Amino acid sequence: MEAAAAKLVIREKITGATAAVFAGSVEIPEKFIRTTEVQEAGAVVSEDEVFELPVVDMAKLLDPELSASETAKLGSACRDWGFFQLTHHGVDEAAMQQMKDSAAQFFGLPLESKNSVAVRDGGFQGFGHHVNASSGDKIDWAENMFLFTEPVQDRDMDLWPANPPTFRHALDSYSVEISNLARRLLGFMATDLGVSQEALQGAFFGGGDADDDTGRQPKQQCTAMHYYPPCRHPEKVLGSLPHTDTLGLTVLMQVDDTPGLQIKRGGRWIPLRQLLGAVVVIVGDILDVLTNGTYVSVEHRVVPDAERGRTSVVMFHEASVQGFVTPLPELLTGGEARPRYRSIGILEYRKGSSRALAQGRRFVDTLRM
Ligand SMILES: O=C(O)CCC(=O)C(=O)O
Ligand SMILES: [Fe+2]
Repeated sequence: MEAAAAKLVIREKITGATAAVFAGSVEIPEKFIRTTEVQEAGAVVSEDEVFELPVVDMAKLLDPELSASETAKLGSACRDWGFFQLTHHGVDEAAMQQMKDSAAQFFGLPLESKNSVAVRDGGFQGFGHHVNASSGDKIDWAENMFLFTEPVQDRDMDLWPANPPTFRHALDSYSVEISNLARRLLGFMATDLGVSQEALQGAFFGGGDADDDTGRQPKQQCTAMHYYPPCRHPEKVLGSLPHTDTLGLTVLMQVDDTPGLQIKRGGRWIPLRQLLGAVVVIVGDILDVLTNGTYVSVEHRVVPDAERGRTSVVMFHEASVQGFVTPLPELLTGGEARPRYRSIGILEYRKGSSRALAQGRRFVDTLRM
């Protein structure tokens, strides 16, 4: 029983049989079929229905004349939607392109090559796929690669692909670029929230010690790369189950222009088309807690495309205050004194949130007061 309970989130090695299914079998095996979940989760808004999806422009955030109004726009996106697309983000173009190329080339390799960095038994990092034990061991229609990128001492270099040869350098450079972007964005979020930049940035960046909220290294950055193969029956499978991101701040880059990511709003799914050159910024559960519920983490999922594969590179940033997931103390003084979430130690949070995710629940809901 104990062992079964612990076995909730599983990543598994991708077998030749699964690779053959992804490569275009007409019949979809039962273990991939999610028809009920797809239907029960709500209607998809048609692409031609007009929606004002939030777009924030970093060039405006940095322009002294436009910064205040653009910061307000960023704030309302985080409060009302839980995500936005960011244009003119300033991420080094060469680093971005090398990361896109390396990810696409990696997923394009034969299975045996990819399996040289396969997830180990009971492990989390490496190449594999998600198996959801709580829904009868169903498998997501996706291949994914998970790697801890920060702090540097947490990197498991044995699982960083040596092929394509650009991969390691690309991930290392892109990781630094996205850390810098995250820090900059958090500065504008702090302004919008009326808290000090040190408080919000310090929750995400530290000196490597959980109690040291002053350094420049991200406390934890985890990178996911996903490849969603095309599926002839996209209504029957899911590339990623509906979820909110359990860490603090997510920066998502799409490698191609295949649709697939959908955001939940008002009980319906809104397909998101990434703007050319933009990145998608998503509020995660920990940022929801830090802001005492002012910013909302948003539910999203991925539906594969019938004709084209889709590849994405996603970086998640963890945050804590003196080792606790808790509303920022600055927000609890003065007017809004009532905490909406109880505090929890970061290790307990990690355990609880991954277990809840595997059961299709949101752990943060259990922290609400
Ligand atoms: O691939 C995507 O666009 C979304 C992936 C995602 O939601 C995640 O990795 O948490
Ligand atoms: Fe996500």
